[in-house]
Amino acid sequence: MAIVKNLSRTLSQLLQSPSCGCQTSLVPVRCIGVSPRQVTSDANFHSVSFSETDHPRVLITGGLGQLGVGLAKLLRKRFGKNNVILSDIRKPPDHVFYNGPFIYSDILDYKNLREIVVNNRITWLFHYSALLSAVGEANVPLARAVNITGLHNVLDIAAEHSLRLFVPSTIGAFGPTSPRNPTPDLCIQRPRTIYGVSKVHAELMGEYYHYRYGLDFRCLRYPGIISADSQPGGGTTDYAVQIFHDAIKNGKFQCNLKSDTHLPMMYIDDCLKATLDVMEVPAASLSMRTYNISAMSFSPEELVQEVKKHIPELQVTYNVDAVRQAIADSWPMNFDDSNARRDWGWKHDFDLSELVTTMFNILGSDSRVAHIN
Ligand SMILES: NC(=O)c1ccc[n+]([C@@H]2O[C@H](COP(=O)([O-])OP(=O)(O)OC[C@H]3O[C@@H](n4cnc5c(N)ncnc54)[C@H](O)[C@@H]3O)[C@@H](O)[C@H]2O)c1
Ligand SMILES: C[C@@H](O)[C@H](N)C(=O)O
Repeated sequence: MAIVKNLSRTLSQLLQSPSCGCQTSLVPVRCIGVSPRQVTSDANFHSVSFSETDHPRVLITGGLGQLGVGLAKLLRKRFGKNNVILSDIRKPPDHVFYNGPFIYSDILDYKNLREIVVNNRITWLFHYSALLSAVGEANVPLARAVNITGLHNVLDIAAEHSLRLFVPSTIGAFGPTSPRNPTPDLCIQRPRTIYGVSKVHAELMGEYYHYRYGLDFRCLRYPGIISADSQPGGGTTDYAVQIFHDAIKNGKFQCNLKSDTHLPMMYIDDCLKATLDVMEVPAASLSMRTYNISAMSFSPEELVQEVKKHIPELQVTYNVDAVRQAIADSWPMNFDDSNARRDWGWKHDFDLSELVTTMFNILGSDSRVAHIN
């Protein structure tokens, strides 16, 4: 009975206090003990307070997708190879497996994830596992499980073990009733995909855990990311990655969006730089916990023009996919990222022409010539 009274007194004090991180950090989650899977003694034993002079111990979930391998490379350069663990449910290719620690981790397996965090004394977690927009619509139950239930596991473990947690959100967290040109950080968010709904949920849950339990949650809304690291993973913006592979392979590209569909896009190096920057910035500089970041906006026809500067013989046809087109038509055309630029100095380096040149440099224009001839 006394415990219940204490708990309700703590709760009412908490709910009356202003909603800023500094107030709630005085009442960390392990003291109030109401996190669903909290085991007090365990949490005290394993809680790691990250000292700024130490390197963080990093875990990346869903690390074998388009973005995770590049992130691991960047973080290993900065924090040391063995301080960054990549994880996924898929088998890693040789070049990933032999390049640093890799571990199997299914984010739906709460106990396994917790064991990995505890045994490896993880202090920072980058949560990349997800089903993207187009594949999410093709399998809503799986997308709901991975993107929502998986996130709950990650949030609880991060709160229990005092991790700094990064969760990427997306332009897909906005919908047809959001302002589209430009889209500010704070506005109506009524997405019409399970992917978008799950990402709004992630933003809100992360911010709630921050204010409620003092979780150091940090989130960036990424535009469509263009990367040469791996094959596209089922997103609506993936045409802008596929075009490079197809142009190099056979000089032909079939686009699944209308030629004039404008979407915010970014080269992967800018995306990863922003991700590391926002994780390193002192908490006092963050006036918000979820920020838009932006670099450029282009349509398929604008990208094709730029690609043709490198492969003039490229043949392009349009075969619009109704699901992807409806998604794209409900997303921002331009992103307003002025808060990120003001608060922590975000600045992109790559524009469209640099992005295209860099993609061809990496994917190799020589193999293109060999193929076409
Ligand atoms: N790529 C983009 O353009 C883009 C844009 C905005 C936001 N994001 C976000 O960035 C993150 C990474 O994106 P990406 O493009 O690398 O995605 P991706 O689809 O290429 O990779 C996602 C990874 O998650 C893994 N995964 C699926 N189910 C899992 C489970 N149960 N447990 C563990 N891992 C699981 C998959 O095996 C895959 O390797 C995602 O959260 C995505 O929403 C990406
Ligand atoms: C935009 C982003 O979240 C992802 N590339 C998708 O299209 O689903």
